[in-house]
Formats: sequence, C-alpha cells, structure tokens
Amino acid sequence: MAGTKALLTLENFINGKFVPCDSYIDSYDPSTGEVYCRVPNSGKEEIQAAVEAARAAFPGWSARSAQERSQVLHRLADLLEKSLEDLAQAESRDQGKTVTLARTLDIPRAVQNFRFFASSILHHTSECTQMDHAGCLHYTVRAPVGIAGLICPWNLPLYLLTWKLAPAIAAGNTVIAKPSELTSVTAWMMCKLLETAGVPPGVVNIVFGTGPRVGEALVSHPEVPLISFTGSQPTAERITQLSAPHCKKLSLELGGKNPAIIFEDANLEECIPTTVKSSFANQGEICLCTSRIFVQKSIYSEFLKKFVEATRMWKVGIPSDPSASMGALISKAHLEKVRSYIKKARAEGARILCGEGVDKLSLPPRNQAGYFMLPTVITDIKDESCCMKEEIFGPVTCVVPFDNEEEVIQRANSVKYGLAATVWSSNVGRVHRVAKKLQSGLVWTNCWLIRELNLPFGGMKSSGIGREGAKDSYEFFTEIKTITIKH
Ligand SMILES: NC(=O)C1=CN([C@@H]2O[C@H](COP(=O)(O)OP(=O)(O)OC[C@H]3O[C@@H](n4cnc5c(N)ncnc54)[C@H](O)[C@@H]3O)[C@@H](O)[C@H]2O)C=CC1
Ligand SMILES: N/C(=C\C=C\C(=O)O)C(=O)O
Repeated sequence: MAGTKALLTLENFINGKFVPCDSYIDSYDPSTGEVYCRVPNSGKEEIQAAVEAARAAFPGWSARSAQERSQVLHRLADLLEKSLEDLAQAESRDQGKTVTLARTLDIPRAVQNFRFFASSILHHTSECTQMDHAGCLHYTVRAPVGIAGLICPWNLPLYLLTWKLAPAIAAGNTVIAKPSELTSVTAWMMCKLLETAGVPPGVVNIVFGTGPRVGEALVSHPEVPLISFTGSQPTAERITQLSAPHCKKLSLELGGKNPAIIFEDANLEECIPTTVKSSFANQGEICLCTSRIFVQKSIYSEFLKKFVEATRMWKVGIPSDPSASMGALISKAHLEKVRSYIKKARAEGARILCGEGVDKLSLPPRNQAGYFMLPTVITDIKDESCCMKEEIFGPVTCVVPFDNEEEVIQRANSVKYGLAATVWSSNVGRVHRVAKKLQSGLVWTNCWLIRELNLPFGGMKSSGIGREGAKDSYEFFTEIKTITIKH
C-alpha cells in the first residue's frame, strides 16, 4: 500500500451524500505506473445502504412527469459541459487515454448522452388496438422497472456510465452504479454535480469497488430487478448465473473481434487513415475496434505498405502531449496480456510488421514505468490463430488477404463474436449484400464509429444480449403492461 497522504481519496455516493468506506483499493496512473488514488473497496453493506436509498427515492422520482425528469437531465448535461476540461484531464489521468481524446470524445459524448435521453424520453408513444366484435379497446403502458444496477468497464468510463445512467433515470428508475475499480474518478466527480442539477437524494447512488465483491453484491441483491452491464464475456456469464435465481432483466454489451473488409475498389485514401483509427483509437481499447483486416488480393501489397506507414505515424506519447494519438494502456496486467498475444503470433510464424518488438518507443524518464506500447500490425497469420479469434482489446491488428466476396463473408463470420464490422467498397450493391450477410450487430460501410444514438447498439452471438439506443434503452428500463377496456 502506497503512502496515503497525497492520494486522491474517493467516497461512495449514497442517498445524496458522500460516504467514506472502511477499506480502499489503490488506483494507478497508467502513464507513470504510480498509485495516485484510493477507491472505496465496498461490499454487501454499502450495496444494502444504496438499495435502501434507491427504494425510498423511487416513488417520488418515478411519479414525476417525463418533462420534469428531462429538465433535470438537461441541467446535468450543462453542468458536465461546464466541467468538461476538468473531467477530460481526470479521465485521461485515470484511464491513460490522451487528454485530446477525452476532451473531444469521452466527455462531449457523456454530455450528449444526457441531452439525448432528456429529449428522447419526451417522444415515446404507446400502442392501442380496437377489437370491435368483442367491444374492447387494448392499449399498452410502460412503467419504470425499479432499482437499476449498472456495471461499467474501464475503457470509456464516463461515456459508458452515462449511456446507461441517462436512459435509466429518464425513464423514472432509481440507480445503483458500479464503475470499474480501475477508473472511478469521473463518476465520483459527476456525483458532485447531482444536487445542483436537481437529482433528488437516492435517485443516483454510486458504489465503488471490485467486481467479485461489490459487483456480485449488486447483481445478487433481490431488490435490484435489472442489470445493465458492459464488459467481458466471462463476467457476463457470472452475472447471468447470479441473476438467474431472480429472473433479472439483463442487458449485456460484450466484446468483439471486429473485421474490416477491404475490397479492391475501396477508396484507400479514406480507408487507410480510418482503419488505422478504427484499430488503434483509445489504445485499441474500444469494443468496436477493428482487429482483423481482410484485404482483397489484388490490392493487398499496396494496402499493407501504406497501412504500416500510416500506423507508424500514429504517435504514442504521454497523455498530455497534444500531438499524441495514443496514450497508455489501462494496467500492467492488461499490457502484459496484450503483449502475450504478440509473442504467441510470433511463435506461430506470423510476421510483426511494425510496433511491439520491431520499433523503438521513446518516453520521458518519468513515464518509463507507464503502460505504453506501440501500435502493432501482424500479418502472415492463420484465421485459426488466437490473435484472429480472441478479443485482445489493445493496439494490435492483423492483416490478411482474401480472394472473393463469399469467402471473406464466411471468414469474417467464423469467430464467436458479432459486434461491429466495416466494409470498404465503392460498389453500392456489394456493400448492401455484404452488410446483410455479416453476423454483426453494427456494420459501418466506408466509415467507422459514426453513431446515431436513436438506433439499436449492441452485438449478436457472444457479443451480448439486448440493444441500447433511444427506443431500445427505453424498453429495457421500463416494464410494459397491456390493458384491456371492455366498453
Ligand atoms: N466493452 C467491452 O467490450 C469491454 C471488454 N473488456 C474485455 O474484458 C477484458 C477484461 O477486462 P475487465 O476490466 O477485467 O472486464 P470485466 O468484465 O471484468 O469488468 C467490467 C466491469 O465488471 C465488473 N465485474 C468484474 N467481475 C464481476 C463480477 N463477478 N460481478 C459483477 N461485476 C463484475 C468490473 O469490476 C467492471 O466494473 C478486457 O481485456 C477486454 O477484452 C473490458 C472492458 C470493456
Ligand atoms: N460499449 C463500448 C463502446 C460503445 C460506444 C458507443 O456507444 O458509441 C465499449 O467499448 O465497451
């Protein structure tokens, strides 16, 4: 345990108050490898207190009109926006990503999440049907489910927390959220804004700590009927097991092994920079990142040469460096895991074209113990290799050739995941055909990560269960009832 004097110490936020905890976990600055923060190591007791607060707040919050709740969300968005720079600096320090990315992606999207659901909650309609022969009118009503449990990962901390929190409270639920123990700071900072925004005590409770301890206490609690989770597949399995005895409603947003399919008629001027970005943005730590690049044989050599050149320009630097495209990975353990995949690829006879073990990474002395690595491109690798099958979740991408459309669709679909794919071609018919046949919840053609928050987001196969978005999140965070009126 590091000396605690200068360390930032977080507290749980329960019933509108910051509450200290009996024990704490060290949290590291990924760019230096030093402990800089202490995160509450909460457990069952803290979850019980949060459940009591959320239960007490539910009748009042759920009885408010959608317009009133919408106004609160708008105020919270405005307050977050005012703190954008502080939040961006904190997110970067906690997660390792560049300040530029936090400033231009993470925090703006957190603000947008509140504004988006503040607006969309006002526009839902319900169904109504007539049954004249029986003299009946049928209609549906929706009601908030109750206390929503939200469990979030470390890669896009405030971005993904607010993507769950905003629709949950907009729909009238009260919430207990558990951020990742690796990245808890911006959630704690957001708690300081809740009262000013007009969020009543107990509506939003944030309990910090590890998955096995506080995460499981939340999932197992009988008064939490709904869990929204983003993270890894093994954790999703555990959450499913613990939820089963209570028949909980589950939304599981999991990993991917996302293909990019690049046909010979692709516009390489656009495709190459976008595919570098889709492979390495946020250090490759986004579930939507590309990690298998299939390139049609006739342009394979040209693509590979230009792609490696462009990857070498994707600068790794300390997170505050405005010219850096990539910062540090989340943890030492994760860095080692990512590196181990490159070792395995090399042992299998694959070629590492740039990055780890090939190029030299230069860092200031203070950052030598940080969790940095270079973006790495692997080729001459078999589809059966673990690097082509498993989610690495780091700055590593594999490039392989293909002959024709049917073959590449079959190969792209040959993994257990089905989250996101990109297709590059100027043939509109082909783009439609291929997109339709890919086993993937999201397909971007000639682009990547252009998000329309109204439409369903989520994966098929082992990439998860359920979808998030305007209508989908509303349906998940509410229960529907059919009412029949005989007249
Ligand atoms: N969105 C995604 O697709 C993400 C995928 N991952 C994948 O997962 C791998 C491992 O990353 P982790 O942070 O370990 O992911 P994880 O799935 O263990 O963690 C995600 C969240 O679940 C919580 N959690 C862990 N065990 C739990 C349990 N038994 N009950 C309830 N909550 C629990 C964690 O504390 C964290 O808040 C990554 O290398 C990556 O491959 C990680 C983060 C996000
Ligand atoms: N769920 C993840 C990303 C979501 C992005 C979005 O909603 O735009 C992830 O990386 O885990």
